[in-house]
Amino acid sequence: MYSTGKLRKVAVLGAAGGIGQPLSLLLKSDAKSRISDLALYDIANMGMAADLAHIPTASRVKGFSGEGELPHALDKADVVIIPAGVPRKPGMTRDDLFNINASIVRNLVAACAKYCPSAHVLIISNPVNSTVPIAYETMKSLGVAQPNVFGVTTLDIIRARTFIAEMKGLNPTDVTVKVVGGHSGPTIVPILSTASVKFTEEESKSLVQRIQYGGDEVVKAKAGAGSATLSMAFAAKEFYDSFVAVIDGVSSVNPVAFVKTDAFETGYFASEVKLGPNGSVKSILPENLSPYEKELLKTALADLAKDIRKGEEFARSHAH
Ligand SMILES: NC(=O)c1ccc[n+]([C@@H]2O[C@H](COP(=O)([O-])OP(=O)(O)OC[C@H]3O[C@@H](n4cnc5c(N)ncnc54)[C@H](O)[C@@H]3O)[C@@H](O)[C@H]2O)c1
Ligand SMILES: O=C(O)C[C@H](O)C(=O)O
Repeated sequence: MYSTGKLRKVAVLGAAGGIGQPLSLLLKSDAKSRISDLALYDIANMGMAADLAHIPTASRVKGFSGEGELPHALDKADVVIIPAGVPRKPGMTRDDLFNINASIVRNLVAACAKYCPSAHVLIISNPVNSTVPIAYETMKSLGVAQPNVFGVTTLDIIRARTFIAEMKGLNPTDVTVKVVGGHSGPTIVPILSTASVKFTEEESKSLVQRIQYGGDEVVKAKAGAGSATLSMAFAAKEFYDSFVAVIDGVSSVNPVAFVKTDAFETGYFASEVKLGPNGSVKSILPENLSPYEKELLKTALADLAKDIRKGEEFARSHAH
């Protein structure tokens, strides 16, 4: 992490949860993270804020509990990170979380539209393929001309790096690879041709399967106690760092996020994003795909379209 650039207020909504706690720890403990204020919000008890506040880094930590305190948590926030919502249990799909998490995300982003309309809003809550359209459309309906909404899909990339390294006996920190599309099963499209190593057809198929269903490995292992939290917190911090580094002009490495884009007929897509002036976001599409990757992409787009429409329709029918 670099040590120049703007000081920011960061709000974490759902901070007392499985992801929220380690993510808050990572944000607080990084002395170079350029965070002036860390506002930690949850509907649950926020005693963890007092705990984190004893860590000797410069950022001020404050806990906010219950809806009445949400406006204070969001006031003057530059970045809002949202891991609020229920996680999966074995046998569930991410879409099974829609009924509960859609309303949670809609209400939280509606508050963002009111109290910090120009903040960058990073959505972790599942199903990301639907919660991001819900967030974007809700903010738009509340008069935010250009909602800065980014779905965090970094976990798929860090898994791909880890699984490739495991297969090929490499150090995962040396592995880079693109993963595009969305964030559930077949909508996750690993572009293995962008990795620094080559794979047989059989290796590619097994890696793609493992990356697409990596979340299920953790849900199964936790046996009803939730889904990925620690690797997700790591992924969110990695995304946050790369994202603010670009905004501050100290990095030209485009972060990958699931965003509103005209580049695909689905209207939303996860790929590298180029962040332009005045909050504009341009998706950079993967090029030179292999026939297998083209096939994966085609399947992904069909599934994505359904998840996205579902989110958009929810936002429209529940407009504030
Ligand atoms: N994008 C990804 O790659 C990714 C990865 C892992 C998990 N997730 C998703 O992240 C979400 C959270 O997972 P978790 O393991 O942290 O769950 P968790 O149940 O441990 O924590 C969720 C927290 O959200 C809080 N919460 C619920 N409703 C709220 C509201 N209206 N306002 C504020 N806070 C509220 C809860 O009190 C709880 O503290 C789930 O939807 C999960 O599927 C996404
Ligand atoms: O699998 C889940 O439900 C959580 C998350 O989306 C993941 O990929 O680990």
